[in-house]
Amino acid sequence: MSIVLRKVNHFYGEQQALKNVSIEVSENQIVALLGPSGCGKTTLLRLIAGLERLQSGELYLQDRLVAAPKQAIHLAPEQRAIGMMFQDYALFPHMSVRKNIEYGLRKQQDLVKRRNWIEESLDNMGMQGLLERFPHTLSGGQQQRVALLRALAPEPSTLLLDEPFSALDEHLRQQVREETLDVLKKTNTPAVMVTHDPLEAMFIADKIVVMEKGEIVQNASPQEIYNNPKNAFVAALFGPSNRFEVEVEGHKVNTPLGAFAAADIEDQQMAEIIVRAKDIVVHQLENKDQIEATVISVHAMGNETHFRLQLSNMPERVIHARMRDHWQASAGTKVWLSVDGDAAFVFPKASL
Ligand SMILES: Nc1ncnc2c1ncn2[C@@H]1O[C@H](COP(=O)(O)OP(=O)(O)OP(=O)(O)O)[C@@H](O)[C@H]1O
Repeated sequence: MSIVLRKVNHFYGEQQALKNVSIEVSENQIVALLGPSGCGKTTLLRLIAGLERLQSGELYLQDRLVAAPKQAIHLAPEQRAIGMMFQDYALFPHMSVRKNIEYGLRKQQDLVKRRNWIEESLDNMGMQGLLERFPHTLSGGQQQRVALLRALAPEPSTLLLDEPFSALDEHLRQQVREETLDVLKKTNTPAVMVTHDPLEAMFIADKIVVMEKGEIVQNASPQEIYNNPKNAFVAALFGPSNRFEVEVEGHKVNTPLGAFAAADIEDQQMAEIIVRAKDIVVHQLENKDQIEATVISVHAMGNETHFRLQLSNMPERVIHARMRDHWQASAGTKVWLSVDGDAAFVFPKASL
């Protein structure tokens, strides 16, 4: 195992930032920590790096116990063979690209090996010719690539990445994300990456750890998390969705978008229901068996059309629907909606 973290609680003063968190990262695995701002992602990363002291539990890196407060063990960050890359990339501004990467290679005594590594890596990323440039003369994407190489140069046993692409625009993000993924896989470097972007997590990770309020909500493959979310929070992560709260009756929930099974929930209990926008089908032809709605607005999203709709049976709520087809409809147009009986995710309402 590359990382094993067991039963970690972490407090900042009175405030608990992590609650009984355990994770495992195996060799060659890329794990994404996904969750909203303040849920404890960075704290978890800093604990693994040794920048923050473990207050409880234990941490193994490469099967070696590196932190365990009960046994008074705390290895310093530089003794953990961990590489780090944070969102502001923090290249040294007064050093050239070569010097910046060489800094990561400072323990490599063989100068020829050092030079070859740098030149080969830059070549692989299509950045030949940038060796003597200074960081401020590089684009954001180029700086990010240099930071990645600097972090990987010492061949760390694991790489920690904290929102590494968040400063880049969408196009560059995708490109640098792909390159990073390729480099990690090619060098067999396991990694833990913090992100608050569910699609980024799906794209890059073998396993996603979803966190909410300091706790792990779900820890599974991207496909499993998407298809079998553990609760309403996870179900609503991936794209726009509609949420309802209703009481269970006869092991069913009756929502404005139709009735759905609630087999595992007791009658009279409150349930949370998530219907993803992409699971609502919008029809132009009147159909009395379907749900009547009025178009508030239509948004062309490239290969999809996003609808904001008002249901005749619940006019106070805006409903979101997404269709693959191209649609043009003006505000006020009547439409009819259908939703598959198994398209809804139904959960017992979380008690506070
Ligand atoms: N040094 C600190 N002192 C006090 N509280 C802190 C400290 N660092 C973090 N916190 C608090 O701990 C909680 C978790 O913070 P953390 O930075 O780990 O969250 P995060 O999920 O990484 O958030 P973001 O996505 O905004 O970076 C937050 O409520 C934060 O305010």
